[in-house]
Amino acid sequence: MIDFSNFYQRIAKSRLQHWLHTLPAQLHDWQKLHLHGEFARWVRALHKLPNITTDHIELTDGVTIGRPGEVSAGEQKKIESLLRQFHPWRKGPFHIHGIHIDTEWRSDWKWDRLKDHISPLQHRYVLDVGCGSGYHMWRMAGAGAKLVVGIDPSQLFLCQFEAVRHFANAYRGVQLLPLGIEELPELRAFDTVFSMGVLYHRRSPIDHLLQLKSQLRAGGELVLETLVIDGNEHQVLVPGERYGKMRNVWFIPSTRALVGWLEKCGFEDIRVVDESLTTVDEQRSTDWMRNESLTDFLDPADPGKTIEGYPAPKRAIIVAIKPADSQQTARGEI
Ligand SMILES: Nc1ncnc2c1ncn2[C@@H]1O[C@H](C[S@+](CC[C@H]([NH3+])C(=O)[O-])CC(=O)[O-])[C@@H](O)[C@H]1O
Repeated sequence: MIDFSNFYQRIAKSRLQHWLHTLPAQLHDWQKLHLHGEFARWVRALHKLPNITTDHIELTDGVTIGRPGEVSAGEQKKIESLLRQFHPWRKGPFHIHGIHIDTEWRSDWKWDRLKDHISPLQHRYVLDVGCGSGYHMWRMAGAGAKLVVGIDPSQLFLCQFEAVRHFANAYRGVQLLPLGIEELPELRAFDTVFSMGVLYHRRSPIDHLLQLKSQLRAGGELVLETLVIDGNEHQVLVPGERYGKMRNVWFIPSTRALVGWLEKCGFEDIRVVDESLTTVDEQRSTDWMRNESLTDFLDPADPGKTIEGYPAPKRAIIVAIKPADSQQTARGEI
């Protein structure tokens, strides 16, 4: 089992304390339902990780844990082979006791694109929706956040996160919870909510924006990153069965359409802070992610298109504020 008790203690006297009425039972039921097959194997691997304390946890320029010489060559080999059991590693990179987990994504590049455009995270309560392995959560903690909560329903990403946290001396200000956004009560408590790489996976994108809003305190900040297309405020791509070989892609709006959706949902001070084409340097197969990656998802004859003929992946980052006088009903409407 994964032990969430530190997190419960951490929020017991915080503005998230009323979450304790439902969360422990919810996570208990989740573990009972999932603790078999691959997840049980990953949890066993987690329990085999050696205990090594370190005073070196560097989260401002990247995610680096441990000083050279803190583990022997033999221990390092053992740690590496255990970490490799959590293949495929998609979001990173991580440097743990001299082991470079070279992930599919250079998630640090996304962080670099947004970090100077958001309100300083110092002392803030932060929620990262669809946090993957938790890479950005560590960077949020490095930027001074008081508490970082990530949610992601993937069992593998929970185990990757717990593996990193294990070596970070069971760091207490950061926690991944294996939940989908739709399973969260309307907490209205976070100073900053991130939703990155999630909106296009949602069947109902406007509801997703309202769900994100219902997690923010009045005056809080949303950081939204998603796939976009070129086009005017009325243009939205609804791909067929697959987009870039991904099955569950529902809506890819133009950036201007997305700004319109945020306005409709009652956000204000909406700023588009970045638009970038995803390159094959940012998303690629590596020794830690040996499956297909972006090169395989693009048209070999025209890398400006996906293999299905849609515009190649382009992503926008938008920052928006929940108004200070925002009123929300129980149904999340304005
Ligand atoms: N209902 C849901 N609720 C919450 N998360 C979900 C849900 N469904 C899927 N996810 C999770 O959303 C994440 C999307 S990846 C972005 C990772 C990171 N944010 C990044 O920006 O690199 C997409 C990408 O690679 O673009 C996955 O980890 C899913 O498990």
